[in-house]
Amino acid sequence: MSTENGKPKTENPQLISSMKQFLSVHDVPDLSGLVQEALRQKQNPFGDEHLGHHKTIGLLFFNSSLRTRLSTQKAAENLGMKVMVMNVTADSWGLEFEDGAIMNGNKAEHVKEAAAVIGQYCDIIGVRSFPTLNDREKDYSEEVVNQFVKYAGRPILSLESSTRHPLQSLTDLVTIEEYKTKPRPKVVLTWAPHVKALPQAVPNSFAEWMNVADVDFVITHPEGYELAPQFSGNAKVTYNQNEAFEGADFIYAKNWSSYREYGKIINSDPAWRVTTEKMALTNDAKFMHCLPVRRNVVVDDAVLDSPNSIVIHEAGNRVWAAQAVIKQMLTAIR
Ligand SMILES: NCCC[C@H](NC(=O)CCC(=O)O)C(=O)O
Ligand SMILES: NC(=O)OP(=O)(O)O
Repeated sequence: MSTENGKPKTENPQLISSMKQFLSVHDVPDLSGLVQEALRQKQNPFGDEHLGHHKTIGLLFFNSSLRTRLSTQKAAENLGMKVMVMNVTADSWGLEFEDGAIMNGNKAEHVKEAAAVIGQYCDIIGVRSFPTLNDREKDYSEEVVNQFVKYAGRPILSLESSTRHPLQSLTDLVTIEEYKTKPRPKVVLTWAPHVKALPQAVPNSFAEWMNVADVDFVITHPEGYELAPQFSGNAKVTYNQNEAFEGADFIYAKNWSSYREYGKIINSDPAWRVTTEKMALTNDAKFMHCLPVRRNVVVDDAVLDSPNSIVIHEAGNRVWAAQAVIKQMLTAIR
């Protein structure tokens, strides 16, 4: 834990570091301090209501959302902010992101103007933008979010970008903190089958956060589903799902498409589904998933409906994670 004036930052809420943006774990100056802040917000949801007085957050969605949209709005309102939500793809003009584009197609407005204008109305801007899953270089350059950073002139909050979902990962860490029964629990990220090609953002981000948290972290997936090395880092990786499940305290299931054969489904073996039999190999593990989840494709009803499933509690924690992050962003612009 980092210190300020020789004291742990978590001892005094006033000493929690502010954040100018929240795009990844690298923006967090004090990880355990942020987790404790989320737990404090949960205990006292309206204690910082004054912080957001006369401040506006804009939440921009280029893709669908249930949890992120509602929990981030609630979090901002708990902090006294005004909230503007826009489903950009459906409700605004088609946006051009390419520099120097001759805009004679169907895109009516360049992000240079759109982001700058939104910056005139908002003090903090949240952006959700999924990857193309066609162009790896473009997706991993985080073109959309980075152009908002460049042109909005306001702090940017990731609501899930092409390669990361940091509000989800913070929530997951807070949830593990609440449920762990030992100082260093075994946390397993397991790939599971799916009918659609999905982004790597959730597993990338989860790995990035678990690699810096105090947990014994293991990733299991079929061959060819290796995450980008900058995200898997030093995590233990195994192709043997049963071996990974042995002694696990938390099972975090998620499908993702291949990074190597970019955006492709290269395995749909139902044997990777999370079942009661596999959960029996664990140390009575809690089952986690970011949601939405495809029942009986990713995980069996029997697991999702069991007392060991904490997915609803996990989704509830999205509010407190967002509240901790927005609080620290507000602190930075006061
Ligand atoms: N925000 C949480 C996950 C969002 C997205 N899931 C999805 O698109 C599921 C769609 C489906 O099941 O049809 C993902 O995996 O990144
Ligand atoms: N977990 C999550 O981000 O859910 P939504 O996609 O519904 O926001």
